[in-house]
Amino acid sequence: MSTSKSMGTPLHVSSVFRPGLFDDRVAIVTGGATGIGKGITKELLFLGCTVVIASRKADRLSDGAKEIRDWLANAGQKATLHVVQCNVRKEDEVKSLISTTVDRFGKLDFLINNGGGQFLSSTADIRLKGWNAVVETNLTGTFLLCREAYNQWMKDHGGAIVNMAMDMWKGYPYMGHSGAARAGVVNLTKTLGVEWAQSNVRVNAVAPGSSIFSPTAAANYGNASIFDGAKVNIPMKRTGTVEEVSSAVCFLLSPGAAFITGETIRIDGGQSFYITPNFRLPDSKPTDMYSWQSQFDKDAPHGSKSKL
Ligand SMILES: CCC/C=C/C(=O)SCCNC(=O)CCNC(=O)[C@H](O)C(C)(C)COP(=O)([O-])OP(=O)([O-])OC[C@H]1O[C@@H](n2cnc3c(N)ncnc32)[C@H](O)[C@@H]1OP(=O)([O-])[O-]
Ligand SMILES: NC(=O)C1=CN([C@@H]2O[C@H](COP(=O)(O)OP(=O)(O)OC[C@H]3O[C@@H](n4cnc5c(N)ncnc54)[C@H](OP(=O)(O)O)[C@@H]3O)[C@@H](O)[C@H]2O)C=CC1
Repeated sequence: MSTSKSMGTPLHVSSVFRPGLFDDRVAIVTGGATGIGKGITKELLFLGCTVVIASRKADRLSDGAKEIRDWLANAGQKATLHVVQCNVRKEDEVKSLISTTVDRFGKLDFLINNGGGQFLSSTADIRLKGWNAVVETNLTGTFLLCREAYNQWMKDHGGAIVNMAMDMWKGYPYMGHSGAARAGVVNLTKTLGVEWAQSNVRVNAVAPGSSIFSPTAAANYGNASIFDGAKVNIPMKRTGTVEEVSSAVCFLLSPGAAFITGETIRIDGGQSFYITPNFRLPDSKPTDMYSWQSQFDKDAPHGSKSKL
């Protein structure tokens, strides 16, 4: 069994979900060409889903799509992966993303509002344009996508939505714009979970800790080790993986989560619960992490896996 890696990407898939779980399903993943979104896209494709990835930059989309297609082709699996350029801040582009997807594939089962981000700044120094850019990207973009997915398709056919929050539970110093926007996303998720339950549309969210490394996420801060800095305050003493976010997203989309709506799952190694100033985390060993490569190595020859 090969355990080799290419550009830091695991070459094996070892999803904890059964193959074919999402056969005949159609999903949109915003920001699906990089980082966490790319992990979600790969797992959905591996599980049989047709995926449309959408973000602003055409080159990022085409490079990411090529990498994902090549990766899946190595397993003899054909990726039903499509690319649509869309800035989630632009209402007309969001409307068109949903209508293009429904026209082309005849349906829309899943929406994953992963695309987003922010910049580091003390709140006193944030200009209005910067504040608006971050709030429109993370909160307004999520609202627009949810609304259009619901009105154009899910209202009459059901569906499942997963939104993206962050570790903003105690406020978010130096990312006040994004903390406020994501708190809004968590609240919107609860509201839509209630309003749309009657249409069989479930709306949930995931809240990764500030600890999920990817080259693109780190590049946004010009600091490759920004995520490692968080370890000291994470009870599990390590950063997280994109697969640890993706598996939570896949669970929330799956029939196993049929009675869950309005919920936000934290994926942060306990970071957001560590608040007691009198208790310093001991200098302990990191806990076991889950990634496709590590699971593949551990499981073989059992489990749902494919040699890629
Ligand atoms: C840290 C660990 C946790 C990690 C969590 C993650 O989410 S990891 C995921 C990480 N991945 C991502 O975050 C990816 C996505 N993020 C992004 O694309 C950007 O961060 C964005 C959300 C601001 C959108 O930007 P855009 O393309 O729409 O617009 P634009 O570039 O034209 O800026 C508009 C205005 O914003 C302001 N401003 C912008 N940057 C800075 C700065 N560094 N400094 C100060 N201010 C800044 C500025 O006012 C600017 O206008 P101006 O005054 O110059 O005329
Ligand atoms: N990494 C972490 O530790 C954490 C990440 N998150 C959130 O998870 C999500 C994924 O981040 P991650 O993978 O880490 O980082 P990346 O920087 O790799 O991903 C951000 C993605 O969002 C897309 N995007 C940004 N703005 C827009 C927009 N206006 N319209 C459409 N797409 C957009 C980008 O594509 P493009 O540039 O082509 O538009 C990119 O693919 C983000 O919302 C992030 O804030 C939350 C908590 C922690």
